Amino acid sequence: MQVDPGAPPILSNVPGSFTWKVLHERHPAIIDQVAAAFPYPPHIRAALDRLRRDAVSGVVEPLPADAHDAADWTRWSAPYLGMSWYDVPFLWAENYFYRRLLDAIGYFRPGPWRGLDPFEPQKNAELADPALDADLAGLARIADLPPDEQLTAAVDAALWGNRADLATRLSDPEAEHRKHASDLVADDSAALHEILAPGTGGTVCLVADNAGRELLPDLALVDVLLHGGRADRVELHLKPLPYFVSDATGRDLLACLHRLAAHEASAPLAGRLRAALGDGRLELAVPGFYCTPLTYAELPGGLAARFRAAKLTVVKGDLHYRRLVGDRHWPAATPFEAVTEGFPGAVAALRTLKSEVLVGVPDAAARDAAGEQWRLNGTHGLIQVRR
Ligand SMILES: O=P(O)(O)OC[C@H]1O[C@](O)(CO)[C@@H](O)[C@@H]1O
Repeated sequence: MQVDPGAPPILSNVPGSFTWKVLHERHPAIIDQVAAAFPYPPHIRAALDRLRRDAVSGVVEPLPADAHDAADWTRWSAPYLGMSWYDVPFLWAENYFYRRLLDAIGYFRPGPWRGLDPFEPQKNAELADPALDADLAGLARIADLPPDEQLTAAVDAALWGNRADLATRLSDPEAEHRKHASDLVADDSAALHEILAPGTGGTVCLVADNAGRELLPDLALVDVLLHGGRADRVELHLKPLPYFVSDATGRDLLACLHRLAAHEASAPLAGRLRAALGDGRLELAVPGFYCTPLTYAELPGGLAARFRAAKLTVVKGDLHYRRLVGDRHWPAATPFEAVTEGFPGAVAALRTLKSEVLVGVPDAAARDAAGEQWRLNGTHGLIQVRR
């Protein structure tokens, strides 16, 4: 099938649409949550008020000229300056919002608020939830399964861990409790198992998405990869900045290790992961690319080389999927292989569906007959692989 290079980018300018609501309702709610969580001084509160106004009805403006990344954002903003946030690509507008938020709270400026994760209270609350103990015990049991079942169980946990991130829960509190569909809308797990067969070694890049409930199963997956010789080395890619509310940073990784270690059942898993970090079989990376408005078609050379050197890159979550396939109105039957052709090396996507973009699902129209929520509410997932 020929890929239509002209598939239009997803925008947010249809009032009432999903993307419009993210900009118009979710972003202001995120600002309110951040403002309520910290005793910020007047100048930060004023900056947050201004951002709330801009997020609802503003136009794209340059970042402050003294921002450390002003030159990059000047380049990325050039096509959109002066345009409504709703008329620029949705992917771009969201990234711009989170960058502006960090600016508003003084994340990069010298002073007492520098480097403070605005989403830390929610992340901490999620990890402190005693209900998580049952999940940890379940993750710990994966290592006791027969070897051929371990990968299936770990991939399943890592996939569905993506279902209810903290940003989604803000506007959809039910997302956490809704049962997920037992079928996947695309399932290339046979190819995944082949690439990750025991004893095949090599490097796997695991591009993580959210902290807490998602990163914990991702760590169980790392353990399965290393323990069964499915990989000699895993690079775990995290965000360099707090972004998209629950995106996992290095600090979140440490918090997850701590949580695993504190529970009797999962303490051995924490021990194995710490050992792997200590001897270099597990390496952490925080490429700046993950906090830009760019797609994987615009990968910087260094990161592309890392992916090329790996036998497989596993990309987690909805946002990475949008960066990977391009956040466009593709016909859903467009082959995954076609839109990921330019990716350097083999790539697998583990994603629950929380936004409109979708490829590699020829029966999407039939599913749409029952309404389109399945594309948005995290109940459906996919495993797609391109070798
Ligand atoms: O955490 P994930 O799986 O990347 O999902 C985040 C998703 O939430 C949104 O920000 C809003 O729904 C999407 O645009 C984004 O793709």
